[in-house]
Amino acid sequence: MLLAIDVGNTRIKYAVFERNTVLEAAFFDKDALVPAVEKILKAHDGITDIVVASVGSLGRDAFGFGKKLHFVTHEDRFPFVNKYATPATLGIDRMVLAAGAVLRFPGQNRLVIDAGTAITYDFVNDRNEYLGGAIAPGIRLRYTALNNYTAKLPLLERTAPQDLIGNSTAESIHSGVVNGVVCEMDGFIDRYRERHPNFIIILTGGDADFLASRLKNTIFAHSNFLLESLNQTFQYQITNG
Ligand SMILES: Nc1ncnc2c1ncn2[C@@H]1O[C@H](COP(=O)(O)OP(=O)(O)O)[C@@H](O)[C@H]1O
Ligand SMILES: CC(C)(COP(=O)(O)O)[C@@H](O)C(=O)NCCC(=O)O
Ligand SMILES: [K+]
Repeated sequence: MLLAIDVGNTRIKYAVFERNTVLEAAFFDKDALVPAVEKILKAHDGITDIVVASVGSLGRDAFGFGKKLHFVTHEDRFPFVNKYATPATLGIDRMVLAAGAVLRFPGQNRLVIDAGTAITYDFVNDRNEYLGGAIAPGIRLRYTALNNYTAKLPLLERTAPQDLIGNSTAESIHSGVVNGVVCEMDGFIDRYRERHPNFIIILTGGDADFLASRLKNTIFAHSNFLLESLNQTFQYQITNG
């Protein structure tokens, strides 16, 4: 039994796996790491291994819980050829997402979009070459930036805009942030399709469920895709050493 932990820049997400079955999945804040993991280990005493993908500030030494620890690093084996020009700076989360896309959807072009703190786009072609993608501000980051860098704009929470044309300050912000992300995402997908006519799209991250129904393009929405990919990558590393 495996505890998979995804440390992002906003939240820590986890899932307990028995092979490919999710026994439990949730999220917690970074400062709640120790009590949260201890509670999970108490609830599932069959957990033998902990696998961690971390882009946040937490390093390997934050995960000493007396279980076998697999802290994913750039030195691990991945099921793709990394064509990134700066492989050592590529986010571990993006590498795990690309690995999951290869293992879960073999033999085709894949675009993974992770709508979290940042919105990341990762493209792996049908020859399992990781080409890279894009990094854009996430939804919450856009609301925060508008409030932080202007004199008068309020800090608002993620809300569905009532209309394309915002008829108030709040509605203008909601339309600018939410419709902006939706148009950007659909625009990116249309541009990728000009270059690669056939590819599948996997949308994940904390804002995936909110965004999925707003996109005109057909996508696979998997809110826990990074955790599932962590589990698949862990199994891949065990079998391929
Ligand atoms: N309870 C919540 N706490 C924080 N962010 C949330 C919450 N519910 C939804 N979100 C959205 O999820 C995003 C964070 O998603 P997540 O994938 O967890 O980020 P990361 O992996 O970068 O930590 C935020 O942009 C926010 O809009
Ligand atoms: C872009 C990211 C901050 C996304 O992290 P997240 O939104 O999941 O918190 C992370 O993938 C990262 O730190 N990347 C390093 C730079 C790169 O991927 O090229
Ligand atoms: K992300």
